[in-house]
Amino acid sequence: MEKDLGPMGEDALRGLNAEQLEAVTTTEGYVRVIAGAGTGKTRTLSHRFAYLVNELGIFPGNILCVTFTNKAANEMRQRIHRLTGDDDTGYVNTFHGFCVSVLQEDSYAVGYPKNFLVLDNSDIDAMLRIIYEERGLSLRDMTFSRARDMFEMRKCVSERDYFRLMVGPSADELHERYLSATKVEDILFYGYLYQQKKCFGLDYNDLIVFTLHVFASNAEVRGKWQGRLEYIMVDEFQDIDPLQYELMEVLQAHHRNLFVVGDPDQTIYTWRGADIRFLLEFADRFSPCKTIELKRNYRSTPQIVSVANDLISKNTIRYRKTLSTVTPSGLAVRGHHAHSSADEAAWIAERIAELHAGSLEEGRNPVDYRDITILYRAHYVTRAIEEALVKRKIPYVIYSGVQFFERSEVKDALSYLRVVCYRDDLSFMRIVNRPKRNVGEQRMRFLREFAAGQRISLLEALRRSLDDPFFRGTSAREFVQMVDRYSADASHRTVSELLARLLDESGYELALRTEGSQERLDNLAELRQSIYEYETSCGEEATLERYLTHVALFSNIDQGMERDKVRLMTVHAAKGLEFPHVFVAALNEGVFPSRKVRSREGMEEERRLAFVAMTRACKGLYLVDAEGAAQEGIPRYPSRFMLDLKPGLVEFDEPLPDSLVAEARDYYRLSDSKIAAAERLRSAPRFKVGERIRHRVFGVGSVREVDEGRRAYLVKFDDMGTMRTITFRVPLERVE
Ligand SMILES: Nc1ncnc2c1ncn2[C@@H]1O[C@H](COP(=O)(O)OP(=O)(O)OP(=O)(O)O)[C@@H](O)[C@H]1O
Repeated sequence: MEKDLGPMGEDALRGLNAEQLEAVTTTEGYVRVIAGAGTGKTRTLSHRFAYLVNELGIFPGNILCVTFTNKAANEMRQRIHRLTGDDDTGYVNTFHGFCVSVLQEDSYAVGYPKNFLVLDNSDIDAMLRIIYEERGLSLRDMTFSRARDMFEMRKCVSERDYFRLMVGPSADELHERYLSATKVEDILFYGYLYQQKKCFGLDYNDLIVFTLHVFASNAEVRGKWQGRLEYIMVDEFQDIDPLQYELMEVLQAHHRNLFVVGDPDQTIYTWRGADIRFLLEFADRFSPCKTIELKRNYRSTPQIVSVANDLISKNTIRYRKTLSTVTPSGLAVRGHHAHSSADEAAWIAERIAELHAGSLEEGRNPVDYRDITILYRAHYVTRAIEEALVKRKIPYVIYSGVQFFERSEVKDALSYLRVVCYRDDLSFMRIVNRPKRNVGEQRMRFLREFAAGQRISLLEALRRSLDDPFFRGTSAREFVQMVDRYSADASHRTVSELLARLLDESGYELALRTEGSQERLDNLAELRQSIYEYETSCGEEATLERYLTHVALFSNIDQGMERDKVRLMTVHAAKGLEFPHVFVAALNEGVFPSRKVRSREGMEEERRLAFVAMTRACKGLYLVDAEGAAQEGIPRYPSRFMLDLKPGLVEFDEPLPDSLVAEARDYYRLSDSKIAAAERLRSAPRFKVGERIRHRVFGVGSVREVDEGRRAYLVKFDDMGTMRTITFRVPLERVE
């Protein structure tokens, strides 16, 4: 998986093709490299660094090389260290990491101490908890994740001068604003700034905003950094956001040596503010600019490149380019349509076993597990796959995520079932206060002592304490009653029904909803689906006890220390990496593309994400989807990213039935028209009062009123006696 960073021995120019060479040696001025997937972007960047240092004699400390992740920065740093043999690897860092360097050196310029704390999400949540408590707010007023998003919006967009309140000498003004605020948003925002100020904590947004502020308010400091950074290089430029862009503009202003590399087809972070136009319009903003295109893909077989090219050609907002290949012809890209998620997972596991045994690949060389990766759009997809891998004893590891049965919400849900079945202490402790029932640490201590003294279970101890005044003000009674009720009749219910009722009555699911944790809710829905599948496959035998024993096998997987493992990760986590064999799982409408897509741009971003997924593969690419019901109960169709590919590019195990293809296409049309309708509903009104329009059924009429609040027109149709209110959602035509 480690990407090639290039042989950077004595000769920084060896092993480069003509375009890469040009990119490496064009060191002066503005250079934009539009680099297709697998065309050697990383190689070019690292060679350029080597060329500047080894051949031109530039000090590493005078070069800023910005990477997208800390991991990429570390890899690059190690290379440079090996190359120069020097500990000075310059500024090879993410934008945030670089800002920490600037602030550690110069934050005094704005009166901020050097020993500031960098806050992560859990620190922010801890501060939020204090504020909610102090001001008597609850998650119903606003969830933590919404609050964090709101802070980001205010800091980066609507209230950019907020930092003035934070850099001043005293915290009094902030405290005053916090105390006098009445709107929830203001209470949280000023409360958070006040908390930050008290501990000199800076979050990710502050790092860039503060650095920009240091530069804007102190010409000497600005000049020092601008002078120091003789060469600036930015990787993954397609995902740069507006603040990072602004910072880069300031930094390059003295030497004007700015080199950016990116692939507009791989922009996958617009939801976090990335803007594809920064790369597309770079040459207009930074002129004169030399644009170099890298189009020769060294990574993948022609079969994989053809699929990727065909997929991405369906996007309309793009810089048109077609990848060519260097690698010899290889395996066909394989497609498989499974009848259920379990079949899909079994198919994947079987192919992996074949690859590992050396019976699938041409040449029949056994493939190490570590050379195989399964990619997916959403975390919950791993559940079925993990089960199939465990069954076949294939070792695996989940990157940037937790194994399905280890996820806290899944463990909680299973603990509810366990407590009903076994009344055990472990499960009891896990859920008695989830959601909050006011049975906190002190009451638990009491229960533990009581239970130990009487040699009874914690549940029993609680039952006997219900009338104790110590438990007044808690919801302990409801909890015990619920457990008793379901324990008594567990055998009359299916496990899936039992779980649904427990999650509902306990208030657990509602708590997740108010927190706004969609991913957790998705995982619970997936757990229910898996129980349902278990029940339908075992018929009458599917008792609660049997199910719990069955599921314990998956939750106690001993992964051992083995290093040769199949990797599972989301496509976002796979950005910038490459693997010999890639399975893209759950290529289904509503999963990939995600059902959350609300605009045509959103759909194009999903397609870019699919492009990123497919272009990670070097030798083998396997596209898999599964029938079944989507989470809302509607039938699941194969993804357009699979069906829209030119016939012949993917070799399907069995041809997809014509009727399925036709139904799927109808479904794409339907969801596209829903997206178009949602866009119309959100957009500014197209017609003004007095304009003439045509409605598909009501015919021609005149707009009498535009009701922006209801997103509707009041129309007097020529052939109708009374007026009609017509929503923006419906397409109307202008009549000249
Ligand atoms: N000139 C070259 N000669 C031989 N192999 C090359 C050359 N340039 C790149 N490669 C190989 O191509 C593969 C892709 O290169 P690299 O990882 O740098 O691509 P990238 O452009 O960063 O990819 P992406 O944008 O898709 O993440 C690597 O395995 C690398 O060794």
